[in-house]
Amino acid sequence: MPGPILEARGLHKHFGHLHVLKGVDLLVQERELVFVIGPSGSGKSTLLRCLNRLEEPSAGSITVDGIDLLDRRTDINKARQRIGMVFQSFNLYPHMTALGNVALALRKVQGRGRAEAEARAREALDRVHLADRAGHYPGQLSGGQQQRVAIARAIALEPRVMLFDEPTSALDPELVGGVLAAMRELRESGMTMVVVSHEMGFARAAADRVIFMDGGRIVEQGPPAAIFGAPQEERTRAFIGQIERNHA
Ligand SMILES: Nc1ncnc2c1ncn2[C@@H]1O[C@H](COP(=O)(O)OP(=O)(O)OP(=O)(O)O)[C@@H](O)[C@H]1O
Repeated sequence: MPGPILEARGLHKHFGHLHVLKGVDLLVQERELVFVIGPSGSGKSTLLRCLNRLEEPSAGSITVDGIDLLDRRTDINKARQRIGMVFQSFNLYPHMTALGNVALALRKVQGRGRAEAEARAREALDRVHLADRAGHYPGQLSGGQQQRVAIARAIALEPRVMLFDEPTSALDPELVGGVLAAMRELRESGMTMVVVSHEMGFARAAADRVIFMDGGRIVEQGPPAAIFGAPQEERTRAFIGQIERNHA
């Protein structure tokens, strides 16, 4: 049985007087896909951002692949290479091709030479089925394709875990499927993933575990069938009920 690849314990985050994370424990096993749901403002994004130290947790511990992320002696830039992140906005350089964007990450972050960076970038683009778009600029790609380039940029660095923060929220509905398919394939290739998203269909179909957060705490967690089909906590029931009414 593979062990936890990511282990966060007792995470708290304050923004001034605002107490956003109130003691979150999250263990993610290797190859697991954990899907985080919860109302707006419940702390989902903040949790993800703490997990790769885009935000500094106020208290708690985080280890990724055995590395203590909060230890002052840890080289955070090196540690971050083990954690890929995909955001709602794709953040591609508009003046660089898809290949250039992915290769740049390999050159800057990993110090690879141009030829090797480009070869690896091509492989990563191929994994999201964009090998034939390598020479296109972001402006020549759809939003869904741009997001897949962003995914390629992250996986090219060979992370041990990938964090997705609402990866399809900025996309037109017809483009969502392609990005979710790329995520699904990534999951099938054995990637460990933590996903914050409103795509409940994806959660039902692809998640190993669904976590419901409210008010900065994990209220309930379990397999998708249990969380969506038979939630135990009143707050989870109310949230799931609301989503279902919205989609009715
Ligand atoms: N940098 C920041 N400075 C101050 N407050 C912040 C900051 N980032 C987040 N917050 C606050 O923390 C709370 C939780 O925000 P967060 O984005 O984590 O929630 P969320 O569950 O991801 O919500 P949503 O689904 O709307 O994205 C909110 O009240 C938000 O305003």
